[in-house]
Amino acid sequence: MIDAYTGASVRAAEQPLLDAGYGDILMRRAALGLSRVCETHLRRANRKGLLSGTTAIILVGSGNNGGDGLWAGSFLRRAGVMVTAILTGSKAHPQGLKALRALGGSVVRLEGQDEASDPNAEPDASIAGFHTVDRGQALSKLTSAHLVVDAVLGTGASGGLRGEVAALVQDFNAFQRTSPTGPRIVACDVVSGVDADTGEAPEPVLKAHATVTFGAAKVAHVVAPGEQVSGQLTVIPIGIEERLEDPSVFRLEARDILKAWPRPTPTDTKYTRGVLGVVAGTPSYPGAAIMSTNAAVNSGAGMIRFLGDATTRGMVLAQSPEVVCSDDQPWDVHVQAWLAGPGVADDESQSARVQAVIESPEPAVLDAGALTPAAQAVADGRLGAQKILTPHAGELEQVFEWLKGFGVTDDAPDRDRIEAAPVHWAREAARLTGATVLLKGATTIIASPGSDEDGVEQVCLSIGQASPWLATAGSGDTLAGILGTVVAHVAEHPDALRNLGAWAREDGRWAAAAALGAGVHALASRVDGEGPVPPTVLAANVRKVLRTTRQ
Ligand SMILES: NC(=O)C1=CN([C@@H]2O[C@H](COP(=O)(O)OP(=O)(O)OC[C@H]3O[C@@H](n4cnc5c(N)ncnc54)[C@H](O)[C@@H]3O)[C@@H](O)[C@H]2O)[C@@H](O)CC1
Ligand SMILES: [K+]
Repeated sequence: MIDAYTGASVRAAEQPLLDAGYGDILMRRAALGLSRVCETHLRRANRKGLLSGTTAIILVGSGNNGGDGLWAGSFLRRAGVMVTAILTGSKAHPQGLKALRALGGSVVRLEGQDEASDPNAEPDASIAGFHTVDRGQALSKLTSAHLVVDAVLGTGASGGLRGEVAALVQDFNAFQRTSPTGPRIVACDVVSGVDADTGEAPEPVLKAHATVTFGAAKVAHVVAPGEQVSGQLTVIPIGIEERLEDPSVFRLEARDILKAWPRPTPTDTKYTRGVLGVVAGTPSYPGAAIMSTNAAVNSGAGMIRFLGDATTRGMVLAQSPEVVCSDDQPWDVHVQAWLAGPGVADDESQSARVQAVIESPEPAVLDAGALTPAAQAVADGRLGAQKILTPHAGELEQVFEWLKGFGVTDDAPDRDRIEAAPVHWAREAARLTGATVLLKGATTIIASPGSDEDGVEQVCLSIGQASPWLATAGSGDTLAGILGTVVAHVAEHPDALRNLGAWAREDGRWAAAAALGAGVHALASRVDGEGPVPPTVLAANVRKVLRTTRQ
């Protein structure tokens, strides 16, 4: 599990050490870790694996992130690397600058540099004497280097890259598109311009092969879109780790997911494992019912009860004879949890069942056709953490529109805004609806509602590494079936996931269950390597993921 923090939490952990005068030591520890990762990349760039003869450019901003870069440059110099720092702000970290120069590193200033918003800012006296390079010259330094260290902005950034350095990055990215064999890019702490707390990545950014961060992962490293530009993450301990409190986002990794996935014990029966009720599909869209029930069967549900019309029931049974099918109403059957909504559209009887599930006290995964009625139900009160909404960004836009219509919020973001800051909007949607929200995307974000009134903290989780081949019709129905299975189990065994952490009890257990479901879905997408995973294959892969992995 990766615990990811906001910049403010990391700063709070650092503060006592800074107050005690250990700032320089922290920075040098950070820079040493950064230089070690850079060395690994540089050795790969040299056929003989040597560092001498390799070249590194450090893009340096005016704050401590630039200081880390300068110190790392000095360590690389000591190891024989030819290092040039390009200063992009109107000042530079004095000790870092001194250290790099003392070891023979070159330093130049980017012409037209603009400190923050002032393009005419005069360079600080300490750097005014350095030779300047224009953007074209800087670009040719970057493109001919073996390695570029991005140390322009870190956790102290406000907004994205601006001015001349933004234009330089834009030019570099254009060059990369035509010549993909450019230098390795290593980001210092965070990719410059990416918001460490939300993962927002305003263009342009220098997409990194690797990011080296200090003390702890930041939220931007585990949520889209920041994660997608960060490359491989290394966390360097700098001595603040014991002081960190309250991670903002938990990233569950394969090991955590497989260890926590609930497994039956010898005394379990099909009922104690959790009975899942499914309201999905209609005569016009029967596929969703087939795929979601098939996924639940392959995820190991104790028992599945499917409610629907005769045609769809016949198809469900043909695919999965294990499923108990009827045309009952939700209030007539006893289940531990519901899955409602896949493939439900323009059908009165199935829509009525969906509505009954939303109004029932039982836990429920509310997907696709259940999302709009769920959003409408918020007008009558909060849904409850045991209701799990599973929108993608487009569906969440619709949910927000309903919430705005009911006066629950003034701000209804569109799809683009949601995709730019999914962790923010998933949290917001959970807070406003009172439900657990699983937002699908490049990384899947799961947020519990929390409650300021009752002093319940909001839990936020992230799941990554799903194959892009999952972007195919029916993959959401498969996810829904997996989610329903684990939610039914947790409904019967409230403490089943407690080993994940104290946060996985009470309301947080629904977020934990949803994260496990999304995690198994992601693992199933890659179990046989990278390639097409149609839903039937995906469902069968779930069984492989759960069966072949040792505890
Ligand atoms: N505080 C500490 O003890 C440690 C901090 N560390 C480093 O310090 C970094 C944070 O340093 P800072 O707080 O100095 O902040 P940054 O170095 O991230 O940036 C702050 C500077 O950039 C300017 N700036 C902000 N937004 C800008 C924008 N959009 N365009 C242009 N200029 C902009 C500000 O005016 C300020 O001069 C971390 O990311 C990490 O790399 C590490 O050395 C570890 C120890
Ligand atoms: K950076």
